Amino acid sequence: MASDTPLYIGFDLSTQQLKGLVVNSDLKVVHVAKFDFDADSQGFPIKKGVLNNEVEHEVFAPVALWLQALDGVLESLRKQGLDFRRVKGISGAGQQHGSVYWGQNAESLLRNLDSSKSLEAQLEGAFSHPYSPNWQDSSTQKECDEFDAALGDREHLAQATGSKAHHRFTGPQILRFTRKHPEIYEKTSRISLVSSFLASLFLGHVAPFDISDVCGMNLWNIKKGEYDERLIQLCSGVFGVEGLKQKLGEVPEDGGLHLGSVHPYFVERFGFSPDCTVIPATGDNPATILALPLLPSDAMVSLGTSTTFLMSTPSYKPDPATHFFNHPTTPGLYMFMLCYKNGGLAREHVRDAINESLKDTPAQPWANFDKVALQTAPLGQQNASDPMKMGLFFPRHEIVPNISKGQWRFTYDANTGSLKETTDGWNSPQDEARAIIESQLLSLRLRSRDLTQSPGNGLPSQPRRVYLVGGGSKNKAIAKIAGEILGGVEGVYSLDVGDNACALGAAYKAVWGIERQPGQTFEDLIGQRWNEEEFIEKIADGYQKGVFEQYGQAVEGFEKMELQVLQQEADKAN
Ligand SMILES: Nc1ncnc2c1ncn2[C@@H]1O[C@H](COP(=O)(O)OP(=O)(O)O)[C@@H](O)[C@H]1O
Ligand SMILES: O=C(CO)[C@@H](O)[C@H](O)COP(=O)(O)O
Repeated sequence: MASDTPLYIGFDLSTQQLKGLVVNSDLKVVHVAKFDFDADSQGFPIKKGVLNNEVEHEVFAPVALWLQALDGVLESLRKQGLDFRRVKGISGAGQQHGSVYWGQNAESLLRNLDSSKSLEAQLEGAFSHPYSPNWQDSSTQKECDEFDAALGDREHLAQATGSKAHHRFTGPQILRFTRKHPEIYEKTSRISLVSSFLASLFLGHVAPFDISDVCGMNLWNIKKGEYDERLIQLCSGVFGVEGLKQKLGEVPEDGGLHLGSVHPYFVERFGFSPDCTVIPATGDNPATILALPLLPSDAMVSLGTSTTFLMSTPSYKPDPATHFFNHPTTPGLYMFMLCYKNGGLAREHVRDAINESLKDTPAQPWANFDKVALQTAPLGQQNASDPMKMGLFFPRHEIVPNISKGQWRFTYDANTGSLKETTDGWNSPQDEARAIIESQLLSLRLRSRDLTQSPGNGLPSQPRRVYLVGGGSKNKAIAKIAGEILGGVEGVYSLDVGDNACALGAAYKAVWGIERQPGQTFEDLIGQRWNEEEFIEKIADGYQKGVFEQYGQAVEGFEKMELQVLQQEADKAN
């Protein structure tokens, strides 16, 4: 390909790292750079990308860490030989819900960026608060109760905003911020989401929120297409509604909007072309569904720090147990999502316990975990008459369902419907490898079953395909069990970009934003250029008669188990 053809960058500012991924107009990846927060940063006492205040259940990340990371990723792309002059568009993806609090001098510092200095060296003072509340934070129960009550109940809040109140959602977080740091709130000029923060750095002024990511705040009325006045009123606390609206800013509807050209800083320091255009950055989950032309009958499972289950759908059916967002590019479509806090890190706990019990930590740390997971029979049942083993493994307060941290193990007899909390018959930690994978996937099947349909030929309702993305998608044992539990008539697939799907989706958003014809949808443009053989790989079978139905029975026991644990926890609290 000629060396002056356009390139596009997608950034992914996630929990544990920042990635920058460069594609050409044919959607092929030409560069990837990564900055791992724990391994590559200097000067931040973080663990897994965040800091904790256990007493108040707060989880937060230093904003300056992300500046250091962006400096690092851009340098690394330069070292790889990226010709920045060819980059015509930039978009991004940010971990959802996190908020960045800009100080009074933010616009002036952003406008006057000095290309002889790093971003970290000159923007550290641009924030009224040095930390961004993280999606793993669970400090806002009081505020969540107020949000749910503001529209009557959680059903009504979900109907209006796509979700009931959640600890991590930005509205409840801002309300708590007005109470905990009133004087800082007053001095805050603008509030960004992590996604719009990223776009702001490239633009050199505070960028607007993205039409999909704004739905992760409990403030945006999805059907009305505007902030919900009652929720803005609540969220502004003792401060004025107008002040909050000003801090939040406008929300353009077009996910492919040209926000402006990159700031001269990037032209002078890295050699970007002055006409390189910034396209709105979205949330990391909305960006993930843009990594391929996803059909409404497909499901995506993102196995990152969090586990998320994603579908693109024309129907808006909000429910307090799930999330709906505006689709990041296509008006009339929505994104359905389930999000679990106990994803990758919870699996790592079991992995480490197994390695410890075997006194063996192999070079590939997942080798023992995978081996025992595959050696264990589905639901730990040696014979069909044995009770099923199932459990909940929550080293952190879970979102779905809303249960404090803990671990519970049960057996379930599908013939009698009897459920028993017991560790009898469990060989721990070995049995937990398969059990934790099953637990996470059974929860997905339970909560997505109403959105799937029968693919015909008398087959049970299930997705057409299951796509696995995120760090855990490398794991073939998880892929095999995902096919057994979730089905998927055509099988389980992974993207050849492995754990970079989110950055890839952001890069495709930039391609679409710049190269679309008037009125051309994302699905149409990307669908035309998409090369299935080259971009995806089938990694496991999907629907398998027998085991799928066995897990169908297990879903019933799983639902009962969750209800019992919820009840026990409620009784303990009273
Ligand atoms: N081979 C593997 N098997 C299972 N999980 C893995 C494997 N490799 C990486 N992971 C998990 O991937 C997670 C990171 O996923 P990634 O999508 O890169 O992160 P983020 O949530 O920050 O976007 C880690 O928590 C790790 O447990
Ligand atoms: O809270 C959510 C979604 O609601 C999380 O999915 C965050 O968006 C962080 O994602 P990862 O860092 O795990 O990709």
